[in-house]
Amino acid sequence: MAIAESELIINPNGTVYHLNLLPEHISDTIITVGDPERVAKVSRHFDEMDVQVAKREFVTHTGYYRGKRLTVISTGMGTDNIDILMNELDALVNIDFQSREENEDKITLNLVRIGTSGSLQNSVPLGSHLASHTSIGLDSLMEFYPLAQSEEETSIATALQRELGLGFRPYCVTGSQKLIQKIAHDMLPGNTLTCPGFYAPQGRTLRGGLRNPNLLKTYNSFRHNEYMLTNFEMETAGYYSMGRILGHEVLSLNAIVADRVNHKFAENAEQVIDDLILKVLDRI
Ligand SMILES: O=P(O)(O)O[C@H]1O[C@H](CO)[C@@H](O)[C@H]1O
Ligand SMILES: O=c1cc[nH]c(=O)[nH]1
Repeated sequence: MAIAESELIINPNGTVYHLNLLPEHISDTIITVGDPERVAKVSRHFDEMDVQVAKREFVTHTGYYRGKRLTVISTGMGTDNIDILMNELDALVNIDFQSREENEDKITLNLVRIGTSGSLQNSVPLGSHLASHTSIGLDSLMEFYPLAQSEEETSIATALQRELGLGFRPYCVTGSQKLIQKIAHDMLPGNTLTCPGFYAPQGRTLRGGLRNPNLLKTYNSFRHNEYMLTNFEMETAGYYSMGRILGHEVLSLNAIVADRVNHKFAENAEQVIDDLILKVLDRI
């Protein structure tokens, strides 16, 4: 059945609503970053560039790196933007924009996020590169999607709900094993908490206060069998859950720039990110 024009919104020039892209504008191998200015920090290594598009926080560059066609795209901050990004990227490859019907043969995208993140454990030092093997979302995005979770994932999420005294159950999802093996085999393995904010949800207070003054301590000490939280940021669980729902491979990589146990921020944050960008480009 054709998808209505109010659901899949196509701009007058044929591009998808927010990303402002045509299907031929993207590769099926995509690097994503939060900061729009980080896009050029990836694409400056390309040998050739054939697409440069910007709308709102979504800046897209597509080109060639050592003969491989790659797309790099920024998302801004938060899982609400990941809802838009993943749906519109999926539409570009799996929906026919003329008939507005799903394509019979589906394309699986390979997505690698290069983000910044704060450490929750002494075992995750400033400057490290951490691969999210799983992610737990404290945001409400998955209250609205039929996300399938394993018994183990549900049991971890239920334990964290109890520990934090939340009125809803967080969601827990794993990343792509295939991409972990290809790109992150030598990076620190971690379990990344995705928070619906940078300040109070990450236990930071400037003048707004905290409803739970023990939040950071609870994140640090949470255990469920062998499972512990290693770091936090604001998007990974959105990626992993939308990837599972839509059938795409997703890996989130974290440049650790803040140490919340010892209250430090990396002096060389840009270098840590640049090193991670080069590692990903070489392996993707
Ligand atoms: O560096 P990026 O990719 O933006 O990621 C992290 O940094 C932002 C907060 O400073 C949030 O988006 C968080 O997830
Ligand atoms: O502490 C941090 C650092 C980067 N990004 C976050 O979301 N939190």
